[in-house]
Amino acid sequence: MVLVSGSGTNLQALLDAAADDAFGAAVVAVGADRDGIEGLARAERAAVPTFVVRVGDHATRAAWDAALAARIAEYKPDLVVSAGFMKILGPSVLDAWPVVNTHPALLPAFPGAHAVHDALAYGVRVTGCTVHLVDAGVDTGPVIAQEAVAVRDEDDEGTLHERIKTVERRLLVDVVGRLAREGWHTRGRRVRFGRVAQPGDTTQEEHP
Ligand SMILES: Nc1nc2c(c(=O)[nH]1)N[C@@H](CN(C=O)c1ccc(C(=O)N[C@@H](CCC(=O)O)C(=O)O)cc1)CN2
Ligand SMILES: NCC(=O)N[C@@H]1O[C@H](COP(=O)([O-])[O-])[C@@H](O)[C@H]1O
Repeated sequence: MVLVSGSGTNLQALLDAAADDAFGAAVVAVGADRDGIEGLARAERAAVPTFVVRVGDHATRAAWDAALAARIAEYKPDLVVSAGFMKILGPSVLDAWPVVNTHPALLPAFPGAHAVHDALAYGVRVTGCTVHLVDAGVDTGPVIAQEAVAVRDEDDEGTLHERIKTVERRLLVDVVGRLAREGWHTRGRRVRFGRVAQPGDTTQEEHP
């Protein structure tokens, strides 16, 4: 299950990877918080079921979260991937499934909806992308993988974000494939691939 809000190039990378059975995972559905986005069109071209749950169609954010969870539940996913999904998920979703998110910065630096803009404005020389487990906070969940991307003098938000996306599409595919094939467990804030856990670890089955 992949959640999108925009162009969906990370989704496309997952769709392309899932075409090979050796990847170990399939995209069972694509959900969005808005209509008319390229991410939904990418799913439709791949004959993957889609759905839209708009915040504005619900009286409260909690009601939206519950409605989103109900749609996700129809597809019985093992994992939910937030790939450019621009809404904060609530407990109805987070308490039901493990959620992985890709973020265009090296968390904990530059959390939120405008990470690339904020990194440029700050003047960092290195930024990058982070794939992390999602928790109730905003980009505060345990980090699974990160990769650095150098900032060039001539960069604007668009050029830097495109260069970050090139890295994050590869990172996201690698992480999602390994989670599916190898399983995972956590020790405090540290996420490790593999199902073998030691006393005190939290296995993936114990996660939502
Ligand atoms: N509970 C969580 N939900 C989500 C997380 C998360 O870390 N915890 N990550 C986001 C993706 N994301 C950053 O990677 C992110 C996206 C959007 C926002 C945000 O402030 N959204 C606003 C609305 C913005 C808009 O509609 O343009 C909001 O939800 O009110 C912060 C971080 C996926 N979900
Ligand atoms: N804070 C969330 C956030 O900024 N997410 C970012 O949105 C882009 C979506 O690209 P895509 O739609 O082409 O996959 C990605 O770079 C992702 O990291």
